[in-house]
Amino acid sequence: MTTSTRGAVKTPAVLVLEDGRIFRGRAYGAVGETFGEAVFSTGMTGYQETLTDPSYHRQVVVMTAPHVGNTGVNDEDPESKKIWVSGYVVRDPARVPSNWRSRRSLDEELAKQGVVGISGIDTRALTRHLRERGAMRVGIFSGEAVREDGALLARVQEAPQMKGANLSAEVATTEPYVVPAIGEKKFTVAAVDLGIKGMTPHRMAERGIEVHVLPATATVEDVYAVDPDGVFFSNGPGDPATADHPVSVMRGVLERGTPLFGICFGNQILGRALGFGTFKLKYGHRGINQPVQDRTTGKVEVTAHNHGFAVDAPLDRVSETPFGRAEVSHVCLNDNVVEGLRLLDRPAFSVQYHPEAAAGPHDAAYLFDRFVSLMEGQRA
Ligand SMILES: NC(=O)CC[C@H](N)C(=O)O
Repeated sequence: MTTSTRGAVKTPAVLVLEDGRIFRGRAYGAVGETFGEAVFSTGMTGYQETLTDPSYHRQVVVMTAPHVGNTGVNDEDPESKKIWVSGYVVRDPARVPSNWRSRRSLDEELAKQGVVGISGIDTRALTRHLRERGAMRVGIFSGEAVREDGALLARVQEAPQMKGANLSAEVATTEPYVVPAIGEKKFTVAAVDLGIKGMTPHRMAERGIEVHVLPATATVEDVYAVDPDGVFFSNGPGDPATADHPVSVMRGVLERGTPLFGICFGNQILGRALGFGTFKLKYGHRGINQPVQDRTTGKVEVTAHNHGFAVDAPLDRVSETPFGRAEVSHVCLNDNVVEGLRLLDRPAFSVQYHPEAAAGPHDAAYLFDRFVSLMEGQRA
């Protein structure tokens, strides 16, 4: 991820996919070179939240929305302290950002944070390619880096794969911290940070929860040292098949029967803790308008997604697990991918998508209320 100065408008850039397909455009953000897994996001809005979601670590995000950066960059919307995407691909960047909250342009912000991007390429063609061939490794090269043209493909093919990547420790907090309850404090939650987004503890704080955010390396003892009413496992980057430590911590929580909630990576960890497998999706779900059905109520909600892996659990029956009966509670109506799990004999559930909705619709906010109900139920 080398960087130099801000990309001048006409600096040439090239995007090289691991299967040899090439797109030529202009530097956007920092000039230099970068590698990652090429994935596409269909969100029309919310680019700041996307860029700062730690789950995008080591991914090069292609925006299907043709105009990006129109509302500039503000100081309120980031979901973490920095931009995590390893590269950014847009069709047509805003020439003049305009919004009352905007402090600077997206181009400037990407450059300031050393994020190499490319603009002026046919993002529809690139998205169709990824949809047909699957997510794959990619490199973006601009400025001096373009010159070694012939050698670029080999370098992309040497970059690390997302499958098998263990990344939570690279993005999670190293020190515990507390997000105080807003208003009266009703509950304490231990939240294991595997790459948490800022909105998640905020959604809990709004419901009177004091959230103790713990590093990804937290042990069962660390979790119980905060005397939690509930335990939460966050979203995060990488392959859930590598997340052995959080899986064992979650098993410790399930054994004790403490109310448990997981989001995204947290759902995959619950899947594994119950004995289900996980697998890599062809191109994943990323965007803010994915239809999901809550099978307990039959209702369909429009939801925010960012996942490249999924849980392999049966949709048509209740499963017997070491922690009692479990079922698939939510399913994606586009492709029948498992989007949620629920235990029937213990107070534990999780979803594969993003009820904290940053960015995205608020249809799934009720899941935070379900977590609160589980904690209330445990007290009664
Ligand atoms: N947002 C997330 O938590 C993503 C989980 C996991 N890294 C995946 O891609 O499926």
